[in-house]
Amino acid sequence: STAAEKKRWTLNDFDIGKPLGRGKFGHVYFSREKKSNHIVALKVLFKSQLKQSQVEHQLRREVEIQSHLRHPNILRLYGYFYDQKRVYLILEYAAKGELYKELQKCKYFSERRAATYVASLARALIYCHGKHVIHRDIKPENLLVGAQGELKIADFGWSVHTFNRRRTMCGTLDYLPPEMVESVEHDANVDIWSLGVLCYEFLYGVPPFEAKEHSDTYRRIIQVDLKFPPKPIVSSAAKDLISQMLVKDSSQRLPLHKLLEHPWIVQYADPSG
Ligand SMILES: O=C(O)Cn1ncc2ncnc(NCCc3cnc(NC(=O)Nc4cccc(Cl)c4)s3)c21
Repeated sequence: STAAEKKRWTLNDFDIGKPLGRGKFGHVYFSREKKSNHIVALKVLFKSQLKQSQVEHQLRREVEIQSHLRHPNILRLYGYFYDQKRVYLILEYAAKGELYKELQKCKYFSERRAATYVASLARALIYCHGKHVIHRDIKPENLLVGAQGELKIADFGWSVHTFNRRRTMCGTLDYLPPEMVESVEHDANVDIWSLGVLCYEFLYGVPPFEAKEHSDTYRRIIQVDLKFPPKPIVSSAAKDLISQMLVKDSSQRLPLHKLLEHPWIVQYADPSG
């Protein structure tokens, strides 16, 4: 690990700039480390809220997991520090912000853009799974965009080392695969399901199992009630890929390395990523 991990940081080491966003547990600020002039995003979390929501162990696990991850499509967590009331996460700054805002703005993405994002995410997940880390919370809200338009997976607050698989329910319903909705044992294949849900949402602008009531979303997920709307027009190659990822039996889902060889990815994804 680099010097950044070892140093004892304090708030005085940073110039704090504009707020970038408001999360449930606190705000994120555009910031600059004074000595190096390095731009970072500083996430400020209130200890009181962490304690109240009993997520301290999750936060510790995230910092531990993230300190070992180095990948162009994974947002870096350089380090953390705390004071009396707050915990501060020192994060890589993603200059183009949150992907879901971009998705809301243009409703849905072109096949080229969707395939390029899906390929980047698959490479990042292959890297994570290679280190026995599953993210478990892949959704547009946890995806950020770097200065060159590259995708960054953020917020490993729900990730785990697969040695100690958890049964805790986590994240929004839309992205949960059947085995997590039925809260049975789950493995790295949960991220393949979520990537399939994400690919569908990139192309259609809505997640595949969306429903008014939670109970309806549950049922649609467990039954894999997958339908492709007539509009927008989407290639059959894309539908084929999504259908191979949204499979109830997690062992039958298309493995991530096979995804990178799928005709839709080969045809549409930008090799630059
Ligand atoms: O600020 C925005 O809304 C958008 N934005 N725009 C640009 C930008 N550049 C970098 N980061 C941003 N946001 C922070 C992304 C995160 C990364 N890692 C996290 N981890 C976490 O929150 N963990 C955590 C919290 C509370 C409890 C527990 Cl258990 C775990 S949040 C940015």
